[in-house]
Amino acid sequence: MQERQEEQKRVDRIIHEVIKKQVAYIENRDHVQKDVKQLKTGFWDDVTVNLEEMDDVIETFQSVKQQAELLGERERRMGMLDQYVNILSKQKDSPYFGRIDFKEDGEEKESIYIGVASLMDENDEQFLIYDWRSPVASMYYDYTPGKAKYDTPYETIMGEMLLKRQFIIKKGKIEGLFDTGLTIGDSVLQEVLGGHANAQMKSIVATIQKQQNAIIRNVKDDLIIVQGVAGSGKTSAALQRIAYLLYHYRKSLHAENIMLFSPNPLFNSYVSQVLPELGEKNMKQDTFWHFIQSKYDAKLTIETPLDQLEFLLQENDSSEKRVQEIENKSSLSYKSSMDQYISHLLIEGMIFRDITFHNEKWLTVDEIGEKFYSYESNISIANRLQLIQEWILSIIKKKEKAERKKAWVENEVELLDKEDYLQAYKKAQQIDNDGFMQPEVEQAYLMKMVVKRRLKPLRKQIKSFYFVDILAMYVEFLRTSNKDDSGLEATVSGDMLYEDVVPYLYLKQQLLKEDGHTSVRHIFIDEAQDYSPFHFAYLKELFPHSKWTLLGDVNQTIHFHADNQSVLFSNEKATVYQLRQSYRSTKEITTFTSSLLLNNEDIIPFNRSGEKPVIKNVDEKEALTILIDVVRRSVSLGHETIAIIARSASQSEECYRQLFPHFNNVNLIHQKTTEFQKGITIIPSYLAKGIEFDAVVIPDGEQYKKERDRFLFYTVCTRAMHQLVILQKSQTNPFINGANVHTYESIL
Ligand SMILES: Nc1ncnc2c1ncn2[C@@H]1O[C@H](COP(=O)(O)OP(=O)(O)OP(=O)(O)O)[C@@H](O)[C@H]1O
Repeated sequence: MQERQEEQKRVDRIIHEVIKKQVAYIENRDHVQKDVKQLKTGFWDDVTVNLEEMDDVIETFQSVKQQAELLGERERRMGMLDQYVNILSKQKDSPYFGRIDFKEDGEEKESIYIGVASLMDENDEQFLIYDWRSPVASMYYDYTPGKAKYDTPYETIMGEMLLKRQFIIKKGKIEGLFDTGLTIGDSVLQEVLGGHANAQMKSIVATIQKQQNAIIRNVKDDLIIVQGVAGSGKTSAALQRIAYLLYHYRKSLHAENIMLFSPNPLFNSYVSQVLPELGEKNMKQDTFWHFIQSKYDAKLTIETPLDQLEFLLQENDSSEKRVQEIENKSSLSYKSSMDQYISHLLIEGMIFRDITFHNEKWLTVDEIGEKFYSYESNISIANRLQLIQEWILSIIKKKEKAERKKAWVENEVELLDKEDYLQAYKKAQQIDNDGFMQPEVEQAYLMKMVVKRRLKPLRKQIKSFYFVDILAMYVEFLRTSNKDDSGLEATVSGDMLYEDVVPYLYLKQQLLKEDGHTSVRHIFIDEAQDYSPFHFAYLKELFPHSKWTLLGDVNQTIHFHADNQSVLFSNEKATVYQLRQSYRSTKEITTFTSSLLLNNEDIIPFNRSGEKPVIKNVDEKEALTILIDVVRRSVSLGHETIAIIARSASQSEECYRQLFPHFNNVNLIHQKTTEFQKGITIIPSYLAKGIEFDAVVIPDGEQYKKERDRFLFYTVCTRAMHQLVILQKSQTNPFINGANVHTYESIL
């Protein structure tokens, strides 16, 4: 009791300090804001503008530059002060979550309080709170009382940890205080994991586990691969790692230099609050699909990855055949044949497009090809294409002059509007100093204008290498390598299948060598098991200067491709972390879901109890009534996020139609949905990736039949934190039939 009172007194004192700082910062911020306002309104008053002589122009330029720099500096400062004020508001509510007493060898004991951000005393001399990312704080995650050490940039500090204490502080009051012995953080972790799932992911800084800490703080490796079981905190580790990197490299690394690839738009928003909660800006975030779409320029419609999945979920002869084609096209051997094809193009086979203007061929495919192969063979394709581009532009320039004299130009001049005539008139006046109108000058100007305008799109095309027919070359490659192929069939008839998109883009990238994303220095790929080796090869081409953190679980692979993570980056040195402890679900759920897998010895359930998963056999007629009952019961148990996860989009839509009249808070999620709320959510299996719910109901257990459904079924079952119910209309689900019967309750 007395300890607790002492600690509460300290909390009160710290909050007092926080408030003082906050008042000062707000005042300071208001001053800077005023400055910014003044600088903006008076911008031109403080700049000397004189454009008469060259010297004056330079001076004016300098003056504008200075003023703009001053404004930029103030705005940055205001942004920083905003960030501090924001952090202080959080500290006012909950200043810290941990304390360790550490006695460095040969030194006095020191109490170190650890929170989301650091706080100094009023003289800026002593740390009242240490940032969780500071070197000394790492001991909090790595050790229990006893011998302990930590690394600073210069040395390793050895000593003894005498106390490790966890706090739960809310609204300035200590609600829980636990001294940790051998079991690290179990009580707080129990409490956190026992709570409700949220529509947005939360930070885990107060309870990061030792293995996760190693991932978060690894700054020595260029490639980290995290293979972690469902719910082991891969996404959490990734996000706290981003916060850590931003702290560790705060002078040189900014949020814009970090990119996270996530599985779908819903996931983007699901994780979007974690970094702001930690006082950091969000990294760049994109889905792989959206990212490749932005690179895609061929004029074919493309199939989305989810449409591809839906097609495969139909399970018929053509989907069987397609699975094989997809496997082929995502493999590294496919990439090798593509590389061979590309090296062959150095000698022959490049396909170009004619350069046509007004139905007249200015350059033919053959002429461009001849020029291309007239360059030395040791010049790369990309460099030759650059030279060809310049050559074509110079030809256009020559042709442009001749074009001005043509009859169509005169006709178009007549159609020009008033503004253009006015412009030509002014131009003519400038040229003729006497102010005497010169109709010829004016006419010549107008004709020049018409041709230039007409040529603009052509020039733009040339600048973006439109004269290189990459699509035709891709088709040629498909023809020679996969004669009987649905991708070839589709591409020729105007649609590109998803499995062809990345090989096509890879070809484009290798030929044109367009600039990579050099500013991105760290890439995080969540759900990495769904990326094929070919996808990685492509990404590595595009992000040449980046370090990589790949997070995945082979047991949750839902996209079809050839190899799994073990071959990713196979020729590079990587540190691989295996996370075996699952945190998300109750012990009962994890024990059941593990038994759905063939290879499950890697999964350690977290010791938190709940009811066993329930499997109900229902007949067609009563299925809806039972589903409604199950959902009602889940609501009455107090679950706040309840997901009904159907196998496909069409099944979720059907489910929605049926349930909508019975519940007033049911939402349907589809491919483009970017947010979900608390309540009842109906969602197709593959969109539930990475997300979690208090309760999961699977209304169509019998739909998972084939061996390749195993991972999808496992993925949907592992979304449940506290309750899992599976309804099935026949007992044909081989995974349930193969599961240990003691791990679930079966209701006939
Ligand atoms: N150290 C921790 N402290 C508190 N909660 C944790 C910790 N690690 C993981 N969790 C919780 O466990 C749940 C699962 O975490 P997360 O989603 O990061 O796992 P994952 O490995 O990415 O899961 P999956 O692959 O199944 O999508 C989340 O609720 C997360 O907050």
